[in-house]
Amino acid sequence: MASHSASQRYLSTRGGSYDFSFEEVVLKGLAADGGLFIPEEVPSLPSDWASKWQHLSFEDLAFEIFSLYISAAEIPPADLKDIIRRSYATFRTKHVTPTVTLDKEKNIHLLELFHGPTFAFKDVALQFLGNLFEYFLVRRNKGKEGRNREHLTVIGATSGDTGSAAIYGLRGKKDVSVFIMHPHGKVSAIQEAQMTTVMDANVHNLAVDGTFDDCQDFVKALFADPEINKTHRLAAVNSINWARILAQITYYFYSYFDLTRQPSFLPASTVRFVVPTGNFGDILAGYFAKRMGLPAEKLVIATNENDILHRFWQSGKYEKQPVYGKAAEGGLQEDGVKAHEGGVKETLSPAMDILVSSNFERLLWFLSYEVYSTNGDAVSQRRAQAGDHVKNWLNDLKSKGGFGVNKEILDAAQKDFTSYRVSDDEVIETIKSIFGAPSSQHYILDPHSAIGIHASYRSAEVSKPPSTHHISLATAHPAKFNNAVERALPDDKTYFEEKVLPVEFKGLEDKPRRVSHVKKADGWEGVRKVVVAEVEAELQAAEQAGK
Ligand SMILES: Cc1ncc(COP(=O)(O)O)c(C=O)c1O
Ligand SMILES: N[C@@H](CCOP(=O)(O)O)C(=O)O
Repeated sequence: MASHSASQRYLSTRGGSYDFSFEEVVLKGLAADGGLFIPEEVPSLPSDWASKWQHLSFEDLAFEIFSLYISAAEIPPADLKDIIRRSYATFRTKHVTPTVTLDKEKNIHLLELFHGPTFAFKDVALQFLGNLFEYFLVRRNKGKEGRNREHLTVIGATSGDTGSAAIYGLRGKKDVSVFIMHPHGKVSAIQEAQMTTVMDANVHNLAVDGTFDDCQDFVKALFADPEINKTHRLAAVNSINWARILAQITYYFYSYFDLTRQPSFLPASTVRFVVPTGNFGDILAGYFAKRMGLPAEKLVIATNENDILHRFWQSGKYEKQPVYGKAAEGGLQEDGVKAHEGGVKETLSPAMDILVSSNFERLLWFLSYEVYSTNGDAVSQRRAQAGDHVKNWLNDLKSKGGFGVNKEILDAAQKDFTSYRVSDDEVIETIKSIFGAPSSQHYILDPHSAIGIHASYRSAEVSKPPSTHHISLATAHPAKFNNAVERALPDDKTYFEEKVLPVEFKGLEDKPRRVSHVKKADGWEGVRKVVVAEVEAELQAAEQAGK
């Protein structure tokens, strides 16, 4: 078992990089072989975790969990505590991520993750990551001046929420420039305003005439480009960055403890966590919590109509198949995998309009490690074999548009997870019915959280109350998504404005904006050009201002 002083090392899911420290993986973001970093071992919980952690504050719990992954030699405990304290001081509630009960009879609870500065769950990790970047840079730049100082060029892709949370986590920070690509016209009006009205010199918004997946592909291509990596130190804010996953583990434990304090929770009760899922980062944090020892019976994946993950859990095939676009040009390939055409559907839950879920790769590594390796193999050999399998699957995804896994891998995936697909009509119905339910006190769900609640009710038909409790993750505030919410609420034009919109959003859309436009046709090289030019201009302006 890892102790507070143990030094956790990290490896790449594609087997090409080993033995990195926490600081190295946080600053690199993506491994050189294109893989994602994972800890060599998932630490077990201390034997007395349940009694010892039960009454801790969110911040103290985060410290205990992070300390299992970050050695005291890398970040001294007092410094880690201070980073955590500053990261969550920006939240509007002292509980940071409170859990509320939505349906007592059905044991359905909501884990509210939207009390941070940008009103979405991303703040929990990105307030922390922003402070972590700053901490490492201050340490590395001690005594250095001007262009000798290490400068981070943060690159991120967003379908709306990561972008604003990253910008709020990094705005004004010394030695950091942040570039966020969003799909032009495909994020909500409030999300776009949140990102583009931030005027700090180190914040750069790029609107791309494509989809979120195009933006995410550009991020990955830039990380793989030797040219920009020679001149700029790139860093990631998407959930490819391991620190994002780590920071999200805390709320699974915190919410579990909240639940165990309720009288309806009995020693024999079981818990299912239901997670509105797109890039698979949020639910992956739940998977780590479960592997560490949190007693979660199942993790429930709730997708919108972009259902690649749901289809995988049904069939064992991970295919970008163009169900919603025009027919695939190549039809079926030899191995039965359909050629892909890139058809993501625009839904009422735009932050989850994602075709390829990048963190699924991390789960594939663990599944492969467990299923394919024989006990007699040395650990290093088993790790390498898992990396080879992942590499082959990912190559097929790239070249053929999909891949299939065998029954043992699918069984292993189904052991910990189950999945539901939720349509736009079901989203509207769910927002309406929860708003109208006498017991909910007119609770207003955002469309992503509604996907989780709809899936919770369906899951509760299989794993029933009173013995099972469902904790559904509320990933954003309803005010961010007026398009869906206004459709579901009373037909009164002022209701949204008066009852939903928080004061922080009032007038936001009228503020001046700054954004550059990038053509998808110019490819990632076009993005590189903009990044290089804007970083140079920013540094020169800072030099002239004597900063
Ligand atoms: C509001 C909201 N809900 C759910 C998700 C899906 O989370 P994940 O990508 O971690 O699966 C996102 C974005 O990713 C989001 O912004
Ligand atoms: N929904 C996300 C998409 C990016 O996901 P990430 O968790 O990998 O950053 C968003 O809002 O941008």
